[in-house]
Amino acid sequence: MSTEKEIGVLAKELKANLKQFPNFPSEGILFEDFLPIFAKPELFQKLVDAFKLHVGDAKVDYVVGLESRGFLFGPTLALALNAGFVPIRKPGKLPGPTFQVEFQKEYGSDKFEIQQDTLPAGSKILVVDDILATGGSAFAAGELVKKSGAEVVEYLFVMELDFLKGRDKLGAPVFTLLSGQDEKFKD
Ligand SMILES: O=P(O)(O)OC[C@H]1O[C@H](OP(=O)(O)OP(=O)(O)O)[C@H](O)[C@@H]1O
Ligand SMILES: Nc1ncnc2[nH]cnc12
Ligand SMILES: [Mg+2]
Repeated sequence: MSTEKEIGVLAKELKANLKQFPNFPSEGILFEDFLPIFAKPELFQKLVDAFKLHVGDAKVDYVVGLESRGFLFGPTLALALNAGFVPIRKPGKLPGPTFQVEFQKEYGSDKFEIQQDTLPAGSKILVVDDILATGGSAFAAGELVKKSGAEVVEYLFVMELDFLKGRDKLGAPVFTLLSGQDEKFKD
């Protein structure tokens, strides 16, 4: 079986385990909940296996995960890839000197921080998160990686809200494991 087919088989099973919540956290949002994947070890393993298959032999020094939901699988994927894990957190959570970037999201604005001197200059980074919506969070993460002097080789997401065209904001390749919402939710 080709790698793409193998990933496709894993993705189909994972997709069947997502849950949708209309109008959460606010009116007009169809919330995609991927937490059921983590409740079953065999599904969590498949999630990590699928991303690992996609990454293949690419050189990766660090997986950078976005608080909060990028923390649910980022460290596990990093370990599977024999890479380090570095968190990007909401403001005021990380000790020592940090870089900070403000950004807009699908529902509101926010800030992200990374600790300075954690990503060596020139290191190869995978940025991971659960969902690519407007791309505001991922774009900010890319800016923080850049400020650190490192390089985003790829952005990895579990799902994408295609209609928001977040991937157009990002200056590196984007991989989404599961197909997402291709049009805006209407009741
Ligand atoms: O592409 P964007 O428009 O930036 O939106 C995507 C982000 O929004 C959600 O995070 P959120 O900060 O809402 O919550 P979390 O702390 O549960 O991850 C989601 O987990 C992504 O990180
Ligand atoms: N529709 C959505 N579902 C889950 N998480 C999200 N983050 C931003 N938009 C989202
Ligand atoms: Mg998030």
